[in-house]
Amino acid sequence: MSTAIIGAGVMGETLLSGLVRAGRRVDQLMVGEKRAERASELEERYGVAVVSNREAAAKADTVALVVKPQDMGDVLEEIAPELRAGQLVVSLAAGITTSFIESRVPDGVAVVRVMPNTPALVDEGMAAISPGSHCDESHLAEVESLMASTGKVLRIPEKQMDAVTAISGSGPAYIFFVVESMIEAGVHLGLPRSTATDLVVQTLVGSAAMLRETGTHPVVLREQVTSPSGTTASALRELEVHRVRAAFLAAMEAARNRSRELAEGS
Ligand SMILES: NC(=O)C1=CN([C@@H]2O[C@H](COP(=O)(O)OP(=O)(O)OC[C@H]3O[C@@H](n4cnc5c(N)ncnc54)[C@H](OP(=O)(O)O)[C@@H]3O)[C@@H](O)[C@H]2O)C=CC1
Ligand SMILES: O=C(O)[C@@H]1CCC=N1
Repeated sequence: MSTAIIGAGVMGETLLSGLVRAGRRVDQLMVGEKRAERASELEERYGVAVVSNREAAAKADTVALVVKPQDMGDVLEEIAPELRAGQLVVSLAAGITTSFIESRVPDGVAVVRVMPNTPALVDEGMAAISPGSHCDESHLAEVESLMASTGKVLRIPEKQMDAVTAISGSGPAYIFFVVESMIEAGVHLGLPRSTATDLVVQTLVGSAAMLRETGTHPVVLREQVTSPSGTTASALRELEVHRVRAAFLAAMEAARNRSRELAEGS
């Protein structure tokens, strides 16, 4: 089964590199990328063929669309004449619905919507997938295997996609923001930057491993760290005073709302 990736920016390259690491044959992969300089970079780095979007759409069994949501209409208009029944189109774009795509491709083309995230670069991705209206089990299984090469995959109803985008799609950025803030705090408290960075990164990795390996509720894990009248309780009180919990809720609502707006083309 051949796969084309149209739009090889951050997420397109993340998908491409994952497929290569997972052992997909490079001669079964192709990339559609409009910038010549970027195309030669990818050819050199992965040995993958970079072709026109139309050629990619005509030749591949599965066509993954990894352009910005705002470019999706133009790309679909460009490739639709090359698509035919039996092919699978997979969109990784925020906001863009399967019905938006289905209304722009020939009948019989199956569409699956995916929301991945960047930890796929280190095979720790989280991807949610939703079927369009002409999908069968084989299409979902194909996308599951595509995304499982770089992490976990969850099947979800499409109506949850905007919320998923806000939580796991954008999620790594919030975590990096917390890490960055903790490192700055460490420097403020007098630690060398490299020491603060080592401390924060390993604390993050260790905490994530505890969550995954013990399956214990995060509230319980937090309580275990919080000694009576101790340092953690003092810190947590400040986080509540500064309404960090409410800020997270507001941030993720904003991301969910932005995903909905992108569906309307803005
Ligand atoms: N980054 C992330 O963490 C995530 C991104 N996504 C989704 O992935 C998609 C891509 O995002 P991201 O990788 O961050 O964005 P980038 O801007 O890094 O990548 C988009 C790529 O598409 C290329 N492109 C634009 N128009 C065309 C075209 N007509 N034909 C071929 N290639 C084209 C761009 O080239 P050029 O730069 O020359 O314009 C660029 O290389 C978005 O829809 C986003 O919602 C989903 C989940 C997570
Ligand atoms: O910021 C964005 O719009 C994309 C979608 C999810 C993560 N990055």
